[in-house]
Amino acid sequence: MTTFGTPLSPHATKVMLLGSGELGKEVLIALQRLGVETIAVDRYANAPGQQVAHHARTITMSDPAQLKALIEKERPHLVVPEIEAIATPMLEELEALGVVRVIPTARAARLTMDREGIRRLAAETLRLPTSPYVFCDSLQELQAAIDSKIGYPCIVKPVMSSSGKGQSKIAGPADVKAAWDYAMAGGRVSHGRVIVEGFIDFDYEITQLTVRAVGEGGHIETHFCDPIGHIQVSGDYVESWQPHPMRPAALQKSREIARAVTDNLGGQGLFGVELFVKGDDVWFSEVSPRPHDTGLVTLCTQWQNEFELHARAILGLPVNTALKSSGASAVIYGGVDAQGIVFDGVAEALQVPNTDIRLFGKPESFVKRRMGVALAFDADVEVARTRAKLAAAKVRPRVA
Ligand SMILES: Nc1ncnc2c1ncn2[C@@H]1O[C@H](COP(=O)(O)OP(=O)(O)OP(=O)(O)O)[C@@H](O)[C@H]1O
Ligand SMILES: NCC(=O)N[C@@H]1O[C@H](COP(=O)([O-])[O-])[C@@H](O)[C@H]1O
Ligand SMILES: [Mg+2]
Repeated sequence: MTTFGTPLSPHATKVMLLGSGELGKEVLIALQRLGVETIAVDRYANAPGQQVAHHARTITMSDPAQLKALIEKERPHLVVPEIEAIATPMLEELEALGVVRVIPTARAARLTMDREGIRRLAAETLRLPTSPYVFCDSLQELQAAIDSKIGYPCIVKPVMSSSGKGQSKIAGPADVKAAWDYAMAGGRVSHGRVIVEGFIDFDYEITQLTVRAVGEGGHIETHFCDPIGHIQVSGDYVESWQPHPMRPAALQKSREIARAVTDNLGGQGLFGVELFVKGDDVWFSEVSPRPHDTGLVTLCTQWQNEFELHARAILGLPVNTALKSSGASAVIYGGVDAQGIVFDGVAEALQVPNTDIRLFGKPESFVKRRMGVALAFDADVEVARTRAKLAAAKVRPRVA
């Protein structure tokens, strides 16, 4: 796209986000700054991104008929998936008919919505190193896979889930049934299928943000951000920092893997490639064809944060992945199950030097729902980590 219209006029450049949580909200803000007309779609009303977009629509995005009707009515130039649970075969159909362009491509959205699609592509087609894995449709199949191939410890996840929902670690035979039951209860769409993965005893894990953007001469170029280190608890990110120091060989392997996966998925946009590292060995874990939660740290570490990079890349604009400062992020969980909660301690949090916060504005809090994030920058990444955690701890959500 080289010509941009005026929002809310007949010549507007229109972008629709499918999913409008905290990550989409920042993409929408970045798009608005470029004068794009935005449509924020989610499964519930008043989602974070819906609060800042020009238009808000609430539908069941996994229902192909509802999705088709909305896209045909709104006719956006671009459709940008922001979560996995979308009727992606319908997106493929509409893309093939030329009705809409899907970011990065409808095929990429389909392959990554389901752990099976992306894992088979990475391990079997691209031959990238991954944990050993088996897909199972019953408790019996799960037990057989562990006994014959995977062993203990291992990790079970629903094939369709994210942020660790339904995921658990199995230490020994006594845990197998509980892990199966937890996966059945925790998947985003009840599917009855899980992946069991051998446990990788990594030294650390990173997200390699990778951008496919149009360069000079109109060719797609691949750009890498500095590696983001992170800590996950129960499969959900609680802390991230950038840059994460890496040995040159491990960094090079990480980028080769990231390039191989993103080249295959194609299209334009930013990807979050998740990798496990031990010494100089690197394993591919999974990839989001969109901004990544651990990349929230880039709100305070890059000249163009991951949301701006995504917005620019999808619109065909040049990108700059340079680091501005090292920094860190720490998650603020809801801590309570309630609607319309309030947050105490915001001013105290911001007394911590060089910090900032984002409160996402989700209408309903759950104990383990991510409701905000604290950010800190410092030349010393360890100082930034300590300050981000301190600021996050000072924000105290409670029932109104
Ligand atoms: N095979 C494995 N070995 C060791 N640790 C693992 C393995 N698989 C997952 N983990 C741990 O669990 C975390 C979450 O796993 P994964 O990324 O597959 O879940 P997810 O639900 O897709 O999370 P998200 O949506 O936040 O990316 C990983 O970042 C890692 O810390
Ligand atoms: N790991 C994926 C991820 O972080 N996705 C982000 O969480 C939102 C859903 O939050 P919710 O579950 O609180 O509604 C999604 O909309 C996206 O912004
Ligand atoms: Mg992950």
